[in-house]
Amino acid sequence: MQSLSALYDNAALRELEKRACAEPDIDDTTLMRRAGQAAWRCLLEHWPNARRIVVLAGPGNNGGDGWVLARHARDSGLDVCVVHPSSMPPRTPLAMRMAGEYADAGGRAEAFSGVLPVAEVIVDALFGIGLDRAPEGETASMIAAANAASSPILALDVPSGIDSERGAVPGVAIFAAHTIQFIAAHIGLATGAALDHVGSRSLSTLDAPAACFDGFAPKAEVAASPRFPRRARDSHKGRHGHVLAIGGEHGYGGAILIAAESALRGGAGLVSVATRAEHVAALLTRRPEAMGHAVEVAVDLQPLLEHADALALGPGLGRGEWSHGLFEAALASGKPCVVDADALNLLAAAPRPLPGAVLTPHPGEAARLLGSDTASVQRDRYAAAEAIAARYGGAVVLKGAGSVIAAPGRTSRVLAVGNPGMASGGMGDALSGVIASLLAQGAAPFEAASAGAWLHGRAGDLAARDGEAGLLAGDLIGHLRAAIAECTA
Ligand SMILES: NC(=O)C1=CN([C@@H]2O[C@H](COP(=O)(O)OP(=O)(O)OC[C@H]3O[C@@H](n4cnc5c(N)ncnc54)[C@H](O)[C@@H]3O)[C@@H](O)[C@H]2O)[C@@H](O)CC1
Ligand SMILES: [K+]
Repeated sequence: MQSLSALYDNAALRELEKRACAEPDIDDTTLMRRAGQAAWRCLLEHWPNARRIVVLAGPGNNGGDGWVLARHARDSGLDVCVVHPSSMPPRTPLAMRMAGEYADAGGRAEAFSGVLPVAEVIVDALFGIGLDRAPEGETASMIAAANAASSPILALDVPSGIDSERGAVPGVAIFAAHTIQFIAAHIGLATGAALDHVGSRSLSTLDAPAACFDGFAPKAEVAASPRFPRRARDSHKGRHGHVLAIGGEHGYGGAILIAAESALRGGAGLVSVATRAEHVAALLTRRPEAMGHAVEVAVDLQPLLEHADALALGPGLGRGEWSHGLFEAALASGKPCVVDADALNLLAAAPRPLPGAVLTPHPGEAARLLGSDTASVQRDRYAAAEAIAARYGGAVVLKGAGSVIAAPGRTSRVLAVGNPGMASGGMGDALSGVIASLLAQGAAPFEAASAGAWLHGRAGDLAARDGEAGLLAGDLIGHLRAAIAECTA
């Protein structure tokens, strides 16, 4: 059974459509009729009292779906107007046929004249998976007019203007209240800039037979909540792993304190911190459960490394001589390791394969790891995360709205938890801590990355019940225990 969690790219969607059409009793007309009808039902479900609707119909088959919906709405007695770009009448045979049927039934349609008729709901059927460039001219004006109207927008398949494969918004795009996707969920609607445009989401499979999906692995999956076993009654701290957090250059003590506290709340049995001497007292005052060690030269790190099960390397580490020495000593230990913040910048400057590591870049750090730029990373977040995983060999969490988790040979995952309140200093340090905690408890890098990122997002959502703006990393850490408890059998 298809769900919103299995995400497909456009080539897969077109192949799935072809396979469905090869089945007896299904052809492309049937599928389009089903799409338009499913969209009509969706509109009724969300806006049962709407009397006037406007359908924006583009030149391709996305427009075709819109013409079918318009026909249903009209047959049900609603006041319907289809608006199409004056320079782009229906172009595909299917869209032309559906527009013809609507006209034959006496439906009202007009070319866009600069303003949209008043409506309680606007249906967006301008562009779907066939969008191949940023909308401009008349279609850009139609999108702007729809967004400026106070009515909610129902997007068919994809909010027009969204790159349905990558999550990027190359120009102007529809802000939908709801998006109904057809056949299977689109990979590009789950991450990045697209998230502000899709609204709530649903999926209609158009009754494509399950056999069509045979041998078709999704391109990515929405990360599921992790499952943790209940702790044994005779458990002791030695069984739950020892994290060593390394960082906190002069003037940057807060980051490493946050990472250490998060590692403790992530369930690690023991947490040690290797940092500059001046931060040790602050750490012990705030979190006496952690063990603080003043490390002024890299050689002092060796005994601490020997006792650690996993490392959180990078929060507040800096990029100077001290930082460099600790970075090299930590990686040379070969311990499972979260590489974050300044450690990512040091890694970008001296790349090497790190198969046992979890890299947690934000888009700017990802760009440095790839020798590219932030805009290119954000244009295709899946490709960027997968390229980092391929280059460095470990698991990767590319942070940002819809964090992407990738590793060589694994189907990428994308987070559906988390919120914009988490855009504040220290959140990344908290993520490092919780992932390191799971590594220390024995999770493999990809599972630690996925489960840790999920717990971090879920704890952020629990904390955001009191509001998003002003949400601090410390607030999130305070909810990690509850998030873990929810996932414990
Ligand atoms: N693939 C499927 O499984 C199904 C697809 N259906 C619908 O068909 C859609 C795909 O149809 P199409 O392939 O015809 O593609 P679209 O209808 O998404 O758009 C393609 C048309 O728009 C033009 N175009 C693209 N970007 C433009 C831009 N920025 N400015 C101006 N013109 C632009 C293209 O040249 C082409 O003429 C889906 O999104 C869905 O709504 C459904 O009817 C049924 C099942
Ligand atoms: K659309």
